[in-house]
Amino acid sequence: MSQTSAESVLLSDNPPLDLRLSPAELDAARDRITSFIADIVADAGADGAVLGLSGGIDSTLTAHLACEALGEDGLHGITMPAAVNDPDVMTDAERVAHDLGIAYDVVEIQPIAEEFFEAFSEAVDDRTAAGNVYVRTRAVLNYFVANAENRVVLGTGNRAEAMTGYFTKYGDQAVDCNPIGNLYKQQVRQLAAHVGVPRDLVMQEPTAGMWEGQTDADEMGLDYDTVDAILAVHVDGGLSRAATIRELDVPAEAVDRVVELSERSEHKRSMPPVPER
Ligand SMILES: Nc1ncnc2c1ncn2[C@@H]1O[C@H](COP(=O)(O)OP(=O)(O)OC[C@H]2O[C@@H]([n+]3cccc(C(=O)O)c3)[C@H](O)[C@@H]2O)[C@@H](O)[C@H]1O
Ligand SMILES: Nc1ncnc2c1ncn2[C@@H]1O[C@H](COP(=O)(O)OP(=O)(O)OP(=O)(O)O)[C@@H](O)[C@H]1O
Ligand SMILES: [Mg+2]
Repeated sequence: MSQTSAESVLLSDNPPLDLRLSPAELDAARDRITSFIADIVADAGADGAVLGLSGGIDSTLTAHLACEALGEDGLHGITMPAAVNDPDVMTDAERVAHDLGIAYDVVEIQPIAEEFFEAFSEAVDDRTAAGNVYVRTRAVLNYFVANAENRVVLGTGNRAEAMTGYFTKYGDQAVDCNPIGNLYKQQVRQLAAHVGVPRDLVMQEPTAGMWEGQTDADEMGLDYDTVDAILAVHVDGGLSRAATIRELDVPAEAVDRVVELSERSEHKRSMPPVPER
């Protein structure tokens, strides 16, 4: 796949801001992230890493880079389907493991989740609460394997998710490091194409897979190109609200929504607070 053709499909028709990296920057990011993963594993005295494989682009890119860093024997993938997951996406997850040549397991987590649902049956109708049970169950299983095989748990969080709090506290965020944590979503797609991830995986709709039909864009009320742009320019970049609206030509409500998501999720990015001594 040539890089130019991969890049040409990476953005929506008219993104508020083109955050794509240059070829040299992509190579540098790839080197930085693979060294980071190798260092984390070495510093922990671990024998490798484990990660959840969802078929989505964040875990697929992280798996590719981890494989580069650690070799195929260094990575153990776990695909953990629940009843709400699209079977085709779970097949994609297995395809990623197979193409990389890593060891992987498929663990059906619906029976595990059902035990939780039975314990608090009145909570099951809250789809976020129930979906978070799936997410946190995966974290328990990741650490089960990490403990038993002396591995670290690789997170797959990117900058857009981290800053908007679009993750489950002590769920998909319960990890030992986040190798792609400095990349906006647009750049995740771009780097994935750059390292050779098949285009159908690069371009698929992001979903947390917590309930049927869920998509990140529907739930956040914004597409990632818009979230990325507002984060880069306003929340991370420090440009004023008014200048951001002017520069990006986005509605004021979009800027306010991203700021709200970021502020409301501050507690997810810090250690649990304790009172002053
Ligand atoms: N101010 C505060 N200070 C300290 N703690 C506070 C707090 N506000 C809430 N909390 C705690 O946080 C809890 C709520 O946070 P949490 O449990 O995370 O739950 P919540 O943020 O409500 O839900 C998780 C969100 O992340 C999304 N997600 C999850 C997993 C993966 C992905 C993906 O992109 O694939 C997305 C999911 O779709 C949903 O929108 C509360 O129940 C409470 O325990
Ligand atoms: N069914 C699953 N099996 C194994 N791991 C999963 C599953 N669903 C989610 N995960 C883990 O949780 C992480 C967070 O999910 P998230 O949806 O943000 O990322 P993704 O699926 O890799 O990418 P995308 O944003 O494109 O959906 C995944 O990267 C993966 O590590
Ligand atoms: Mg996903």
